[in-house]
Amino acid sequence: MSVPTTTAVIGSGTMGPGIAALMARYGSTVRLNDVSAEVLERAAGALAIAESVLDRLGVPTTPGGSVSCEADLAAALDGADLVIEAVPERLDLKRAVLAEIEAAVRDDAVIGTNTSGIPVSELAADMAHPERLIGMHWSNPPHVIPMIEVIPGERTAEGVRDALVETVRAIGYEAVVEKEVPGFVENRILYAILRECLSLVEQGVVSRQDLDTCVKWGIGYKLAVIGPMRLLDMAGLDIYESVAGYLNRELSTEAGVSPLVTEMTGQRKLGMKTGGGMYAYGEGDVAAKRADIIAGLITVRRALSDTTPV
Ligand SMILES: NC(=O)C1=CN([C@@H]2O[C@H](COP(=O)(O)OP(=O)(O)OC[C@H]3O[C@@H](n4cnc5c(N)ncnc54)[C@H](O)[C@@H]3O)[C@@H](O)[C@H]2O)C=CC1
Ligand SMILES: Cc1ncc(C(=O)O)c(C(=O)O)c1O
Repeated sequence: MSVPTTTAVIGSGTMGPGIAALMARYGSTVRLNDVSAEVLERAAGALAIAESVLDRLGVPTTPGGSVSCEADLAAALDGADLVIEAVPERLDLKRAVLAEIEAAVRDDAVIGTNTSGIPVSELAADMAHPERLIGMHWSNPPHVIPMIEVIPGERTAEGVRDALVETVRAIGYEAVVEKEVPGFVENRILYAILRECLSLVEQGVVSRQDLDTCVKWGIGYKLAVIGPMRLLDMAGLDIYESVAGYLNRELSTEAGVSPLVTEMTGQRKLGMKTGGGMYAYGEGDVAAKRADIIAGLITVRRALSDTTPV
């Protein structure tokens, strides 16, 4: 399977519209489904924004692609070659949705789950055809970040893995194929960083703003260009050995969720989507900040495309 003729995207929240817009850009007929009528009504706006971002990125349009919103799951799945599940990150919900999907979908369809890190084998435990399910982990915003983790579960068919890798490459993205571990690779690394960041802010070592500045320039910029493995070579493995020898034992090993986060989620302060989180956002600030972030990501993606591969 290269670009699927028909794609069903199940769940139209933060991730669904960007995924749908990108698949359509490459010529797929996409059906975007959600249980919430209100969410599906808002999807047109999110799709239009994603399309304008794809224009700014210079992603060419393949004729024949389209996105339609479809409230009926069976109709959304009808004839789909690829199904991308993007419902909330809850094992029970995802299992129930996957059961509905596999009961309605074509026998040879590939079912990709955009779970952030629930092992695919756990999601597939009750499936009649677990060989069709595979991890397809996009990074947010999915129409901008050109890499997808591909994670076969214990029972995923090799042909399904190969077909999905082909699809990821056909939409111009890097495919990173991994063995299954909780969190996969990207979120294991991201969450190790976030745990330490939250711990430093909680201890009052640094302000939120200064922490963001330090990570942006001291870590993010550098790692974006060279990657951690080559960074070790650039710094010198002897230096890493000396520093890790005294530093690793000092780093956060917190097994639970940071109290700084649980306090805010308890007050429904969820970040940009509720207008407040680690930072406060006044009227109009969220839209301006989102536009800023997209502009920055577009600029940096262009610049990184001109650097040599890691
Ligand atoms: N938000 C992020 O940065 C990223 C999220 N993910 C993962 O992608 C998945 C979706 O995440 P978000 O888009 O952020 O979630 P979200 O909560 O923004 O959107 C999920 C959507 O699924 C819908 N939904 C719930 N039950 C459904 C059902 N039975 N059938 C159809 N639609 C249903 C909800 O109404 C909602 O609109 C999660 O597994 C998440 O962990 C992966 C990469 C990044
Ligand atoms: C905080 C956070 N958590 C999960 C993910 C994900 O990739 O699943 C992301 C992301 O940026 O994509 C994220 O920022």
